[in-house]
Amino acid sequence: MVTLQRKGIPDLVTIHITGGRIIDPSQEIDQIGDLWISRGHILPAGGASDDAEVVIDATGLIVCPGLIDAHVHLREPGNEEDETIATGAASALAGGMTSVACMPNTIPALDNQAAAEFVILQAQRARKVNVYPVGAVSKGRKGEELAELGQLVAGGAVGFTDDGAPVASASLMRRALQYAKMFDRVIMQHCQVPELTVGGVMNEGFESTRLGLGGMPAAAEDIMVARDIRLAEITGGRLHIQHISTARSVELVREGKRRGVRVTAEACPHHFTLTDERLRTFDSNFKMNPPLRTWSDVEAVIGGLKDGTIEILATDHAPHAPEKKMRELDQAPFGIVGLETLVPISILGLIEPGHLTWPEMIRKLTVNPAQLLGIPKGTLQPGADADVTLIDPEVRWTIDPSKFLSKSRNTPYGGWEVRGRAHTVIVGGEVRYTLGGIVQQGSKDNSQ
Ligand SMILES: NC(=O)N[C@@H](CC(=O)O)C(=O)O
Ligand SMILES: [Zn+2]
Ligand SMILES: [Zn+2]
Repeated sequence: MVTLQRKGIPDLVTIHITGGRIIDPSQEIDQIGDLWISRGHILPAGGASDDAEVVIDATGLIVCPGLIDAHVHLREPGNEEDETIATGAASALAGGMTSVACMPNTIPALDNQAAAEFVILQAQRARKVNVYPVGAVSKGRKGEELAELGQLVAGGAVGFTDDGAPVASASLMRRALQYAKMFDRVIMQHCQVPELTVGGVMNEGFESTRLGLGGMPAAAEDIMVARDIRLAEITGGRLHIQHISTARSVELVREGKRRGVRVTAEACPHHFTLTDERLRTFDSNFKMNPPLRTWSDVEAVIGGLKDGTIEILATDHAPHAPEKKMRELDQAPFGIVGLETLVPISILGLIEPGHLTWPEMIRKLTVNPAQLLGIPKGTLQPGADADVTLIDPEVRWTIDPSKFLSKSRNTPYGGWEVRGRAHTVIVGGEVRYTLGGIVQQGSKDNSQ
């Protein structure tokens, strides 16, 4: 329960969160205790001398650094019918995120300083979560010429990718890794050899043959992962493998790390909870890129999450309006929404079967993505920005896409009965979400 002690409070109040299980992997903390916030920052243990304006009873809840999703698509500008920065940020907030990094496959592409600044401005206007733009590697994401990486950094870009498409050219990728290294920024790659996936709608294998659908072989991913790890090795640049989905890719990242290559990887919930057998329904909500793979791939992704080969959980939130996504399987766009199902599906796929502990999972959603993006987030250290997520780990609910705050409803998890959900989300010291609704700015009654 969130209790307001005083009326007419300013936005940046003192907040006292009592009796929660505080999990902060950045400080190796996992203990029952209190957390104090004042004027937008975390206070040292012991808190404030005055009474707090807001007291939140967190008994039975997990209190952790605000979750960070390093891979979302917000569609603005160009496809505002699918999502906008404001609706995507609202969806992120409802999912427990306080920061997201958005991909550059907008129209036009996010490949210049003004485009990066526009994203940050729209996010500030929306006042939901922090949105960090990821710039394009190549001009117009065409894979030909390097974008103005330095100007993108000046505009606030935290990394680079041509996501939606791979950087196919090895020489362009090599130069991108070299150049981004000068800014200590990461190149995030959608690993796929494009020639091997032409006409594909799902994983190539037994199921695609049986269904008579065009396949995308695992090797298309593996080959690109191998190439890029080698390019990261010879350049000393930072490489991040986005939405890793194959057993061989996980093994390649593991080997690369062993050799000291600066490579990181992320996994998305659908790649550790679903397989290509789901396509038997011909439901386009099981169509995404990279595609759902086989059980042995799912097991390998889980193995990579367990041993730290994959240090980040991300959604690849890819909203598409119903009129586009509801077309026949081969016509429908790739991608699914994920922000509002990340927490429960990760609990289902990782915590409940005992693959990860809560601190291990929260590490992959806080301090690790913060390090990847080079942002001062993901920690509850005194003085840090007060971005805090309270998770109710036990609440049972049924996923209902019609209730999503995202503009789109393209989820494969509709109707699933799940456990766990964001309860209260604090961004920059403001309570912006409590279970049941966005807290309206200036309307304090809603936060009760
Ligand atoms: N993942 C997807 O299936 N789709 C993403 C693009 C991408 O992440 O490659 C999209 O922008 O729709
Ligand atoms: Zn991608
Ligand atoms: Zn993506």
